[in-house]
Amino acid sequence: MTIRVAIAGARGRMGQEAVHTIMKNTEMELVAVLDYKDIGKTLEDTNLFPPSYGAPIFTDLTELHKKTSPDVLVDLTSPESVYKHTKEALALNIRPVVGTTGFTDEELEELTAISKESGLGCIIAPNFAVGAVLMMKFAEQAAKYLPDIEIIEMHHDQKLDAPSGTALKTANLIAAVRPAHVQGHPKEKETFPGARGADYEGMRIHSVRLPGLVAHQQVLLGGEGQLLTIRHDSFNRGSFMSGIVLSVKTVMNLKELVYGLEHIID
Ligand SMILES: NC(=O)C1=CN([C@@H]2O[C@H](COP(=O)(O)OP(=O)(O)OC[C@H]3O[C@@H](n4cnc5c(N)ncnc54)[C@H](O)[C@@H]3O)[C@@H](O)[C@H]2O)C=CC1
Ligand SMILES: O=C(O)C1=N[C@H](C(=O)O)C[C@H](O)C1
Repeated sequence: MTIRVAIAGARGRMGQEAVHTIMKNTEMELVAVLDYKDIGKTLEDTNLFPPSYGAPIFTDLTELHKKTSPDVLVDLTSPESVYKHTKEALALNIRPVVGTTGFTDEELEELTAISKESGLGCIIAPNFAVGAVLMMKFAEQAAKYLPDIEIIEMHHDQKLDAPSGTALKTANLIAAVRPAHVQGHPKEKETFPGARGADYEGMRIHSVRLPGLVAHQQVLLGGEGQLLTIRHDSFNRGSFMSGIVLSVKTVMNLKELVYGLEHIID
């Protein structure tokens, strides 16, 4: 069976790469896209894609669903709109595969409940790159032995959310195996606000934004006389595409929400 895919955010950095990936995949069909501009046109009219990219562009998901009936919605939009899109997709019986970051814990809980109640699969993956998933899992394992941890995430300067979804997911995985505790000197005082980064149960998260970067993270685990550094780099957005393809295929057989690619890769 061919999987009918729609992409939200198709004109963006990730969206464009995802459009090419789905177009090349013989088990999938790109039936429509959701974005802000060029509504009523097709992808080939945008001058961003080659002729023959005929998927129509919509701005409204209900309308998109009515006209093109996708099985899966891949969301690569913005922290501002992703919660609404995901909730709406579930209500329309479309399985969401979400790469967009910036969910609150409450939003994740609510979407998990909706997905379970409806029995409709959903994947929310803060990072689709297999190397990044391994970096997070290795950090989780190492945290049992070296529980004093700082996370440094580094991204391009157009990123809207901080800390990154990957850094939050990493902290979330580590927090499940590491008792919360204050790190550094108990009387430590910031003489300049923000110097020690964000505080996640005592772990510190630092966000770097610079032109030239794509997506990079290192997890520093310190112990007496030693430092373990676990680092992952995405040098281009091609690094995320195999994770998107795997998620689109997998979500078709899921009956509830899965948060993180670590639950679906072997
Ligand atoms: N999970 C993962 O592996 C990855 C996730 N991301 C995340 O994906 C998201 C997109 O990243 P980029 O492509 O760099 O952003 P971008 O800014 O280049 O692209 C976003 C696109 O979404 C569209 N858009 C925004 N709001 C919309 C709405 N309400 N309806 C329809 N279209 C809308 C914009 O017009 C634009 O075309 C970000 O949240 C980023 O953190 C990025 C890389 C990897
Ligand atoms: O905005 C990005 O670029 C990325 N966002 C995701 C995140 O917030 O972790 C994934 C990846 O790091 C790239």
